[in-house]
Amino acid sequence: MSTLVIIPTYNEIEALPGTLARLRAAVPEAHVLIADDASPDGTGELADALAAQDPHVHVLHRAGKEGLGPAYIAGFRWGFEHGYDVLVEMDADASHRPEQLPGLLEAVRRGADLAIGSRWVRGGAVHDWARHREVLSRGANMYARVLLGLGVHDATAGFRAYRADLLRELLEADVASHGYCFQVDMTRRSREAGAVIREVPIDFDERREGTSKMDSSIVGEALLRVTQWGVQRRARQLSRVLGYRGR
Ligand SMILES: Nc1nc2c(ncn2[C@@H]2O[C@H](COP(=O)(O)OP(=O)(O)O[C@H]3O[C@H](CO)[C@@H](O)[C@H](O)[C@@H]3O)[C@@H](O)[C@H]2O)c(=O)[nH]1
Repeated sequence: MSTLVIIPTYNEIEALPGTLARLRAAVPEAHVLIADDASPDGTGELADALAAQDPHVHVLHRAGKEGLGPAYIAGFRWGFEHGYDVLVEMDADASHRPEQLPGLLEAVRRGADLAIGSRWVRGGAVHDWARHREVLSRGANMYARVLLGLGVHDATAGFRAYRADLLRELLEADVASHGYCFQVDMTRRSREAGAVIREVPIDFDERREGTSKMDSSIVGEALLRVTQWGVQRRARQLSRVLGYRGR
């Protein structure tokens, strides 16, 4: 399975080299695509320098900061063009341990269309994460699970391996989520497409370098969109029930 690990970056100049070195050591056969949104701190230039030293590393320069969703979609399309079988999402800040990527790839090898590195299943854990982030993540996941019936414990997780065929199918539609709700959106679309989804327990470490890009607009977008998708789902369920009764 040819694998491309996509790392979206925005101002990750301190964290990127260490994460990349760990990733290359943990999964040497995988290729890496750094999708940088014109980071003002020079992450894009650093990525070019790292790519010049290593033929497994590639860089996608984007015009400006558009959020996680558009960066990943551009990375996926690059992956399609270059013929990879499996496309992986991973943060630049080593919150996701590259050493745990083989576990996700193994789940895909065994038949999963989407393997999610999950903090909130048995065996998963977060380390040194601020209490408010943990509460927010658990709360958001509970809200999404109840409203959307995803059957997934960590729908906001950003460490994932997708079979490229599934992504190709999902991206035939217009996926407009910008912030972290992109992860929930893709989980929801995968479920609706009948994909085999497996959650693999992971350890999530608080970043040691740089800062989180989360802000109130990201939380607001997630709350609004998840609520909208929940209402749409209930409306679809109701119209199915009424349709049966009308027969
Ligand atoms: N290209 C690009 N990259 C971005 C942007 N915003 C964030 N990123 C990159 O996306 C990754 C995740 O951002 P963080 O700022 O590190 O996120 P967090 O708050 O620690 O992340 C939590 O939520 C994310 C969304 O679900 C999860 O992906 C992550 O695993 C974690 O749970 C990092 O590599 C960051 O540089 C953007 O607008 N453009």
